[in-house]
Amino acid sequence: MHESMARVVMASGDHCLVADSDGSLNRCRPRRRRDPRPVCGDRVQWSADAPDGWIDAIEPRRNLIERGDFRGRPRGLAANVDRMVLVIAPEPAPDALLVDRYIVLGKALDIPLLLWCHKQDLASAAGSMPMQAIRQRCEDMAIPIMTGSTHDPDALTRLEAATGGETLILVGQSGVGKSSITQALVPTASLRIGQISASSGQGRHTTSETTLFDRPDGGALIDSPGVRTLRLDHLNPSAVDAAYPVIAEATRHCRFNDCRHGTEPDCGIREGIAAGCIDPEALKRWQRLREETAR
Ligand SMILES: Nc1nc2c(ncn2[C@@H]2O[C@H](COP(=O)(O)OP(=O)(O)OP(=O)(O)O)[C@@H](O)[C@H]2O)c(=O)[nH]1
Ligand SMILES: [Zn+2]
Repeated sequence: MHESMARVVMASGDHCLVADSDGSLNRCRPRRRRDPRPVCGDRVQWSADAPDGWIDAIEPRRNLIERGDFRGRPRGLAANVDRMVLVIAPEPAPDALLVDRYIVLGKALDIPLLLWCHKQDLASAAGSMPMQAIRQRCEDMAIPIMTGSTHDPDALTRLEAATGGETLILVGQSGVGKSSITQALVPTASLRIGQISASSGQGRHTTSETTLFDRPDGGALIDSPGVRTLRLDHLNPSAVDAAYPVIAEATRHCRFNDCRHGTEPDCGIREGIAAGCIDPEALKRWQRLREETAR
């Protein structure tokens, strides 16, 4: 039996598509029912068979991005990612909590983030309060920020240069422009989507799955569908704290270890709010994510 190495370009339910070194696609399934499910970006050993090939082994992952579904159960999204590109745009208006969820996820997995502010042609809206607040949030976290649009080739070239050779994952709300960015950075993306749909036998449905494309510069780009829920129940509260350093530090100044930051005396959080160094909206998001991860 011939066994070879390949990269998973799409995983869906019971099957996945792997790309050989020459780019050809093969539909495969895990060999045994209880085998771990491959995810987009995995490197695997597989053997050809009909109608589907078999995944024999998944190479050790450098990282695994999981997101919690609506019940909080973690679902593998992508593996072996070098950078998470968080895409926001004036439209649809950014969701600060969702942005924070991605920041927590990136920090927890130690995957560098980049904030890409898209649709700059809608310029007047680009300076809107929600956009500004998120830019500030990322600046405070030392997350690099870049701006651009699908109609600005120079900006896209800058993104390409800043991330050369890396495996990127584009994440963000539905409609912010992730697929448009993919088309711009990977000129063969449409062709590839056609091949993927044909090979998976799922027709158009496939385009709604997380998909990996090879970039012309040797890196790769993973386009993930926009999500409404990105629960973080599978992470620890300390992962949340890492994304809110000022708030986490302030809690160390509370007199009581179990301070609820309400009416307790000597509360570091209330002092931080009074001093203007804690944003009450950010505090609400921190509390919400702490609760989610504390269960
Ligand atoms: N004004 C403007 N519109 C853009 C730009 N880039 C993309 N769009 C439009 O935004 C809409 C959504 O773009 P997509 O690329 O499909 O967004 P997406 O993030 O992939 O959305 P999902 O696949 O649902 O997650 C489309 O109508 C695009 O034409 C841009 O730079 N400027
Ligand atoms: Zn307190």
